[in-house]
Amino acid sequence: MDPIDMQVTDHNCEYLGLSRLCLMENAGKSLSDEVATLSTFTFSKPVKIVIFTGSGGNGGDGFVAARHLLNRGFSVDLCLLKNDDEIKFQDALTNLKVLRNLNPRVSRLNINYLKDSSEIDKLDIAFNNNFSESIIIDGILGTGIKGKIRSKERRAIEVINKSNALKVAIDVPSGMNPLTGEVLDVCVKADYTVGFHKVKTGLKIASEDIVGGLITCDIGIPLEAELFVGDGDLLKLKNRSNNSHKGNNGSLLIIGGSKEYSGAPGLAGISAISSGVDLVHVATPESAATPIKSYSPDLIVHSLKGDYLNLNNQEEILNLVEDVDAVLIGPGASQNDETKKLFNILVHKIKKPIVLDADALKLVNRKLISKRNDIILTPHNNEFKQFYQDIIHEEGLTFDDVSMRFDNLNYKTVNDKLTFFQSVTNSIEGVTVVKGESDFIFQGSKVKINTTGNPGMTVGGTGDCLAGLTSGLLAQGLNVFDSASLATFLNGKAGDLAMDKYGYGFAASNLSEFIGKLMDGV
Ligand SMILES: NC(=O)C1=CN([C@@H]2O[C@H](COP(=O)(O)OP(=O)(O)OC[C@H]3O[C@@H](n4cnc5c(N)ncnc54)[C@H](O)[C@@H]3O)[C@@H](O)[C@H]2O)[C@H](O)CC1
Ligand SMILES: [K+]
Repeated sequence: MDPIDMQVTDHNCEYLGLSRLCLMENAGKSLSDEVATLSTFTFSKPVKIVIFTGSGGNGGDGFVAARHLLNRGFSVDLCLLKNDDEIKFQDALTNLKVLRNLNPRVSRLNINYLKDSSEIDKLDIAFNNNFSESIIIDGILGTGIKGKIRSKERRAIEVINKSNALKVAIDVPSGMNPLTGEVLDVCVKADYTVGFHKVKTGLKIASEDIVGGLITCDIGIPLEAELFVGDGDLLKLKNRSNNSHKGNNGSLLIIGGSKEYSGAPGLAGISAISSGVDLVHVATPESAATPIKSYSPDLIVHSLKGDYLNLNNQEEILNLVEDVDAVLIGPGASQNDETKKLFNILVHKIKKPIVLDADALKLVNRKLISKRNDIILTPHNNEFKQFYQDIIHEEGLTFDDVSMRFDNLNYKTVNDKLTFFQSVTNSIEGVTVVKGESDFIFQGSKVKINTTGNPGMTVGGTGDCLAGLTSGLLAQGLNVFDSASLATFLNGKAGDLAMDKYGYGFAASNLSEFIGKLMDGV
């Protein structure tokens, strides 16, 4: 599992009501169980445990383990590289404070704050004298490591490596990149690494010299925490750089609108802006251009000849595509033969990430896009059935099988439904978002479920908002699967906030006012 996915899952546990303090407790307890077992197998008599801790969650696991190991009768020396003020991870600090509160202390616990490298040098001497009958637990750095190892941490790692104690790393040996397994500078050479939930990607690649024996412990994260989209998925969005320029945070082209429909591309455009994209262009027939311009001064509207998008607009549209990062095709386009021809040529010629929504789903030929892994489709149930009708028949499925009603279904039927949908959506390499009471996001073997939203969202235009958000995130560089997943979450959550403020009378145009704040969520 990638460390970023692990962080997302941690946050999403919190969103489901499972606190990280609780996960840390489970992690520290499992670690203590493993250390006790290793101790029994490796040594003939009780040994001393020395735990090095840093300022993050990794150290927090160490504090919890200390408490459990004391209860098992071990004598524990805590070596803190950071004092209480420097520990920014609240749950870690909470667990350290529990240990500090054991005063006067009857258990065999020593808490040593290693102020500077000279204090670590003193430990070096102690370790050289008599540490073969000890276990050192490394809780200095885990998945939160960034950049070059700072000098104090570096020195501690060197001292740990020099000692002849049995070394157990928490989650990842400190110094190793948990994603790539690379070691830029120094790294704890562990005899065992005790990881949590799932093996971090880097540990599978790194040399055994560093990782030692790999033990993975379950810490009670439910399957759904990985499956459901939550505000943790916002972590995947790169932070905006302080010195970024206009356009650095993405630009989007929306191709849509017609004589009858000008609201749809407008709503999609405003939603895209609320997701943080810098520039949104709208290419639309002249009959829709003026209403869209007057709807919002934030959109750059390009007026194209005709009442409907048509083949004569092709060159102008392709020129506009050159300057953007992603393209949304479909909102408000209406259905006619000329628009159909244009859309099928565009999906063939545009080599940038594309979102297909609304009328585009009825006009574009599935076979033309089946090999593209940079495309997102956002159908509701009926559009889904129409777009995939030949596959549904080929698979011997019925429309009922792919009907997204999940009420009163048990886990078996839910799993069967997901399998049906997967077998159909697997016929394309891109992402399919099936919108409904819950939204389902499929790409190959990957599935995500979004549970935000409410019945008020059946009001016209919320689908356009979703398409705008999805393409806005795509334009900011998020991959297709993550863009689609996060957009469903944000759109539904904005609907829930709109419902709180306006009741069932909210309109699609109310959603965008909530998105900006939601994006600050983690
Ligand atoms: N679901 C789980 O797997 C759980 C894992 N837990 C543990 O939490 C850590 C991740 O915690 P986090 O606070 O994000 O990161 P770290 O502990 O690695 O510490 C970050 C900390 O370290 C400082 N730092 C970063 N880079 C450097 C550097 N190059 N040199 C020196 N110091 C550095 C930074 O300033 C931060 O303060 C995970 O590995 C698990 O062990 C939880 O217990 C919950 C469940
Ligand atoms: K570690």
